[in-house]
Amino acid sequence: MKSISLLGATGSIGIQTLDIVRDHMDSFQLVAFSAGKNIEKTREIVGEFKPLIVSVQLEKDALALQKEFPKTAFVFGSQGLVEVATCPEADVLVNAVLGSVGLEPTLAAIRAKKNIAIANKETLVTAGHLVMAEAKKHDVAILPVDSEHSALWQSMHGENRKDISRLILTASGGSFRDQTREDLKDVTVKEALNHPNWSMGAKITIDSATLMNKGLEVIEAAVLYDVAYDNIDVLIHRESIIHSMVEYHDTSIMAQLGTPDMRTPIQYALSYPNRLPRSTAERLDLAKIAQLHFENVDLKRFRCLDFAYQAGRMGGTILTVMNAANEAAVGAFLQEKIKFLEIEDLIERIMDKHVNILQPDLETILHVDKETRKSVQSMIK
Ligand SMILES: NC(=O)C1=CN([C@@H]2O[C@H](COP(=O)(O)OP(=O)(O)OC[C@H]3O[C@@H](n4cnc5c(N)ncnc54)[C@H](OP(=O)(O)O)[C@@H]3O)[C@@H](O)[C@H]2O)C=CC1
Ligand SMILES: CC(=O)[C@@H](O)[C@H](O)COP(=O)(O)O
Ligand SMILES: [Mn+2]
Repeated sequence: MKSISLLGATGSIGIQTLDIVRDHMDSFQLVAFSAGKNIEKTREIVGEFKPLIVSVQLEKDALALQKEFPKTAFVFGSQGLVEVATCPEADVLVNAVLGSVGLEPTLAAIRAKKNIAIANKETLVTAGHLVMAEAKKHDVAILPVDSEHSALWQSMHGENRKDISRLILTASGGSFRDQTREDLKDVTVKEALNHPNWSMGAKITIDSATLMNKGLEVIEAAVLYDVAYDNIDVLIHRESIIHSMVEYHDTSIMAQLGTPDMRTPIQYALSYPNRLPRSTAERLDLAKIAQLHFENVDLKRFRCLDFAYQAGRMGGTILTVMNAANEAAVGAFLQEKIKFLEIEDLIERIMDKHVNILQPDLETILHVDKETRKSVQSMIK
């Protein structure tokens, strides 16, 4: 039996993680979780899984829930995330919280010797060097949940990492893949949230439309697998059936395929090195799909991917700046305060004026993250 603490239980990945726990009650149990402001969903999860400890974003919600559920301990805020992440009864932390708020609980969980199943890519982008160094020091595993990184990982099993020549990340192209930049001037939030293949949270769906999601994933891959940026390619693949590929020096390419369903990589991160059945999942029927399509990415059309390669190659606080500017700009777009193309304009302006600091420590990263968000807000108003 594996005991799980889960950050971001009320979100898209969180809810699908709970589906996996429910499907395999003999293998997994939920002992702790965090939510943000969705208190209705929090109530449902507490009622069903009866965890030991739960964190919510606001103190008033924690106090109200504590009265309703006296057997569970309720905590709140950023310290609450740390308490859930380090719950002594948990073996593994599934980090499915949104954004760089996931960084400090991840580091705390590593220090508490928890293995980390990580969906929260912003944490690896903003401070990948700190997370990987801490994981090495405490001998804990960082298990990929993101579909591409799970595919890369599975395509490396049994291979010698020194034989890798290239990682090939596939990208659906997002909601506007068939539109020109001219077409993007007045697109709405509703249109941007209409992803062709995946049902996901709002922020990552917008990132997918700008291809910042793929940019974050290129950095995530470089961090997780220590591959140089020149050897990480992105390939548009409309169907999202091949989740990513690894090319070896002998020109062989290993790939992982499946229907677009995040529960499969979530489950694999939890069951590794074993594989459990997925009785409710749709099987891949390649004859029915018949054709798979591939095309190269135009970095002038998808400028956010270009920013991510630039930031990744530079390293240092520019990664934090790019990530925080993107989080703030996407938030503003979702609130209809800026237009879609302004997301990349804001990120570019903020990155251009940043004076980069290499090998930043945690304090520097947290400071730069905060200042960047303030700068974005001042540019919007
Ligand atoms: N969705 C997907 O298919 C995939 C997602 N990912 C990554 O996984 C992560 C989560 O994505 P997704 O599930 O789509 O996101 P969602 O927006 O659906 O869920 C985010 C979760 O984080 C919580 N949350 C948000 N902000 C805070 C905060 N400040 N403090 C505490 N909790 C907070 C939300 O709580 P509440 O709703 O209660 O307010 C919710 O539980 C992201 O990093 C994303 O890039 C990676 C691969 C695929
Ligand atoms: C499901 C998942 O892992 C997402 O990160 C997905 O990759 C988004 O799709 P695209 O970024 O390829 O549009
Ligand atoms: Mn992904």
